[in-house]
Amino acid sequence: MVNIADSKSGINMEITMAISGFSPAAAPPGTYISIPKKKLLQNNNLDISSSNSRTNTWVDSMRASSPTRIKSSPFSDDQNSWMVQHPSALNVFDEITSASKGKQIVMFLDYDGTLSPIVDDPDRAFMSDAMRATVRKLARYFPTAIVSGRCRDKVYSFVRLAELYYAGSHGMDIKGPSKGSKYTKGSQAVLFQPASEFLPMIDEVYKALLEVTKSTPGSRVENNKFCVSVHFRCVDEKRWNELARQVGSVLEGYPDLRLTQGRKVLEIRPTIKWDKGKALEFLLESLGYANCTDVFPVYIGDDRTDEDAFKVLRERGQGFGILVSKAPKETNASYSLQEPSEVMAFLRRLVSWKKMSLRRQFRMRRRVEEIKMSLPH
Ligand SMILES: O=P(O)(O)OC[C@H]1O[C@H](O[C@H]2O[C@H](CO)[C@@H](O)[C@H](O)[C@H]2O)[C@H](O)[C@@H](O)[C@@H]1O
Repeated sequence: MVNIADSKSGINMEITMAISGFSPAAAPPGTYISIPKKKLLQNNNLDISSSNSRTNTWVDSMRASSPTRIKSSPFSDDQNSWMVQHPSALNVFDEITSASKGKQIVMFLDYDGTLSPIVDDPDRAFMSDAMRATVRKLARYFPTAIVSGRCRDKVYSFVRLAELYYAGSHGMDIKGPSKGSKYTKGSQAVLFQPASEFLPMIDEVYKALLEVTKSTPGSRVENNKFCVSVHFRCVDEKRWNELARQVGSVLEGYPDLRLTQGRKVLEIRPTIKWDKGKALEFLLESLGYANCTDVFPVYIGDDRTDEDAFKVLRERGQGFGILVSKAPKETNASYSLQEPSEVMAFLRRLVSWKKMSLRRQFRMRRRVEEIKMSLPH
């Protein structure tokens, strides 16, 4: 185990032997690596100061519901042109697989809204058995990671597949497969927690938010270990202003925290330069694909927080993102799927395609052997 600690900033990271390629883990066991706080902290670009205008901005954003949504009616011109720019991954399946030719596909899957349908009660966002079986098969053919805003243990309790990588708390809590996977070498596992110094603060904020939002019916506070979610899906819209004020009153005392928004949820997290995009890069490095041209990452997600990962893929010019959405949204993803059932159909096709191409390769190799054997020595 490599213990990475910066005594000045108090930032601690524990890495249980990263797989390969990731530079901090290359340090000899037991050594300490200093990570300047400046490198990890970023400017809090969201206004969490106390003011009415701040509350109004939040409420406007909450009203937009899925904040990156472009207003349009079904089958409007907007929708049609959006679908041209972001075609269904099912319709262009052959295009996608031929782009991946000769490269290792690595799969990244968001959880809520991608593998499980959105429901009112976050504790009941179960994944179907059919989806679990599909993801299990997928992981046999491709390294697969679940990247979620949820606490890692919670998302694991829903997915229950030990052969996957998990990046919980928006990528701030990464763990490799606990069950043998052909993509891990020996018993090496990976654990990366870049925000561990924030644990006591997050816990404190969670408790304060629980207390202050008690008077708002329908609100729900979820402790996601390195971040906190305040749900407003079941709060009457007339009370969103009140809820935003309550959250703001708590955050005032915590300049090292920032606020982002997901689907009917306010998310409070540390102001470190770490997100789902960074988690994707970390996982690719851990898998040994740091500077490789022969890797093809595919990230499927439905939320604004998934945009960080879509953006990384665009910038790297590698693989692509698939946005799960029924409505047009501003996105860095290249393709779209409408809902989790389409995600499952896409994953199944990917598995069938891979099986077929492996069989084809096997037949070709056997044929070559037969020809070689039939040649006079
Ligand atoms: O990154 P994700 O895996 O998509 O996690 C993002 C948030 O997902 C959960 O909330 C969302 O799903 C709930 C259940 O369907 C729904 O009730 C809620 O309105 C959605 O925002 C999770 O509960 C949050 O903690 C995650 O941050």
